[in-house]
Formats: sequence, C-alpha cells, structure tokens
Amino acid sequence: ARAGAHVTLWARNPAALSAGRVMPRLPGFALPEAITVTDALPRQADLMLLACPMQHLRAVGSTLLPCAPMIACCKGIEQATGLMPLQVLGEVFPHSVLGVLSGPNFAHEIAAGLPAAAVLASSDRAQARRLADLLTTPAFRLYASDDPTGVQLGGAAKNVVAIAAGATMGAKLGENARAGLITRAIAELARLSHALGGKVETLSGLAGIGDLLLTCTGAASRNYRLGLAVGQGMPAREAAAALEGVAEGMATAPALHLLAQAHGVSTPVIATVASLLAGEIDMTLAARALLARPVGHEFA
Ligand SMILES: NC(=O)c1ccc[n+]([C@@H]2O[C@H](COP(=O)([O-])OP(=O)(O)OC[C@H]3O[C@@H](n4cnc5c(N)ncnc54)[C@H](O)[C@@H]3O)[C@@H](O)[C@H]2O)c1
Ligand SMILES: O=P(O)(O)OC[C@H](O)CO
Repeated sequence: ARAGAHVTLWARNPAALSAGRVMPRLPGFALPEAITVTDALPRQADLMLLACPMQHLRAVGSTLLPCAPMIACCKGIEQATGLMPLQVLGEVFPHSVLGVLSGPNFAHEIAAGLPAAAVLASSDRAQARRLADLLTTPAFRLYASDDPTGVQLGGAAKNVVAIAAGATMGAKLGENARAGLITRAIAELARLSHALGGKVETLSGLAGIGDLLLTCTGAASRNYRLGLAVGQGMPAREAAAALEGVAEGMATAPALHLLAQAHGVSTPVIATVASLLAGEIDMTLAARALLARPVGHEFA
C-alpha cells in the first residue's frame, strides 16, 4: 500500500484484524485505509503475496486462482515433502510466475515504517527485477536475485539456526559459543546451497547472514525465543505451544536435516537442533556432540 497500490488483504479471520490483533508487537497499529480486508477469495489481482505458515502454504495456495504472479513470503521447508516454498507453489501453479521475498524483516518494524532491506528472488532475472521495483518503498529497499534456491534455503535455515542460538543462550553457554555456532552453521548452509544448485554467495546476502544476524540475536524472534526456552530445559513442544505465532524452525529442522542427508551434505548444527527438538538429546548432549567432533580445516 505504501508503494501506491490498492491492496486487498485476504485473511482467514478478518474479525481478528479489525479488532486490532493484527500486530501484537505494535500496540495501537491500525491498517492503512487503502487496505481492504476480506475473507472472500481474490478473483483478480496484479500480484499476490502469500504470507502464511510454511506447513499450510500448499493448502492455502490450492484455494487460490492462478490469476497473477505469486510471491511466497514464508520461510521454511514443507515437512511432508522436503520442498521449498516455490517448489510447493510450482506444483500447485505450474504456469504462474513465482518469486520469493526474504531477508532480515521483523513484520512489526516494517509495519511501523522503519527502514529495512530484503531480497526478491525469481529464477527469471527480469521478473525478479520488476517485482523488486514494484514493491520497493522509501523505507523498504528490495534487491533482486536470480537464486531462489539460495534465498529460500537461507530463509528456512535461519529459523533452525536461531533455535540453536537461543538454546545456547538459554543454557548459558556464552556468547563465544553462540558466535561460533552461527558461523559454523553458515558453512553448513554454503555446502547445502551448493548441493541443491543454489549460489554460495547468496548466503552472504540479506537472506543468509542478514537474516541470521537478526534472528540469532533479536529477542523478538519467535525461533530464538523457542530455542531460549528449550535451552532452559523446557520440552520443545511445550515451548512452541506457548509462543504467540509460528516458529518455523520446529518443523523445518527435521525436514532440512533429511534434505541434507539426501544430498550427502554434513550439517551437524542442523542435525543437532533436529535431535534436540525431537527430545532425543538434551542440551548437555547437544553441546558435547558438537564439541567432540574431530578437528578439521575451517574451509574443508
Ligand atoms: N512475522 C514476521 O516478522 C515474519 C517476517 C518475515 C517472514 N515471516 C514468515 O511469514 C510466514 C508467516 O509468518 P507470520 O508471522 O505471519 O505467522 P503467524 O504465526 O502470525 O501466522 C500467520 C497467519 O497464518 C494463519 N494460519 C494459522 N494456521 C493456518 C492454517 N492452517 N491455514 C491457513 N492459515 C493459517 C494464522 O491465522 C495467522 O493469521 C512464516 O513462514 C514466517 O517465517 C514472518
Ligand atoms: O520471529 P521469527 O523467528 O519467525 O523471525 C521473523 C522473520 O523471519 C525475521 O526475518
């Protein structure tokens, strides 16, 4: 809407939006008047942005008509299939133009009009540029990318790494441990991106290091807070249930672990988070497993 478009916000529960529950982290926030809220399915649009939890993207997408380019805003891997958002949408809409929006973006800060940067990726380079132009505003700066695989991997994996970072701080293992863990996780993601056909350099961009910086240090992150509670000894399911909103890393950790295994890529941090969330190991064992790995070259 701030870019001058007329926006229709299709919501499952429009009453919650009008009751002012749309931004719990931004008390007093009201939707701009240029936004129409509805629960009627959109029939026509120039562009659609899908911002639902990853595990519901297929079901939500299946209710829509392929009437416009579609941009996935979710960050995760579909647990049942191991697919990324654009792969899921590609199965539902094989003929639509698809893009993904990702980066260090807490929604409440964007809604407040604070400056932010993000990346818009599509396998069609010209489309990525066009969509980035369309959605950029003076405070929301978009960069185009032709590496949707790397961008989606970064967005999905940062949730898992944020859980690890939160757990490290919850268990009082120290800031050195957190910094070391995040850095080694970046090495895992670079290997995985390469194996999946993505670009390694994308992981040093907004959807990679950018989003890791935000979510692994920002207490507003739901994934970080889930990790914090788990690090303090709370079972993961209980911690997830106590959260306001979705912590995508919960379902994405096991899915990403399986994806890495299927491609023969070693991802010890992701594997450890998956085991921790499944209750197979506790924090003591998790730390011991990572620290006991054989010494090797940093960039082997
Ligand atoms: N919140 C953020 O700051 C932020 C920023 C960038 C990306 N994202 C990504 O956007 C996606 C959605 O995140 P969010 O913060 O809006 O999540 P959320 O927890 O606020 O949930 C989003 C909406 O999904 C709806 N929903 C819940 N279950 C559903 C179902 N079964 N079918 C359809 N809709 C359902 C909820 O009613 C809610 O309105 C996630 O993948 C997240 O990683 C979030
Ligand atoms: O609250 P989180 O952990 O889902 O993070 C929200 C956004 O993805 C941050 O970029």
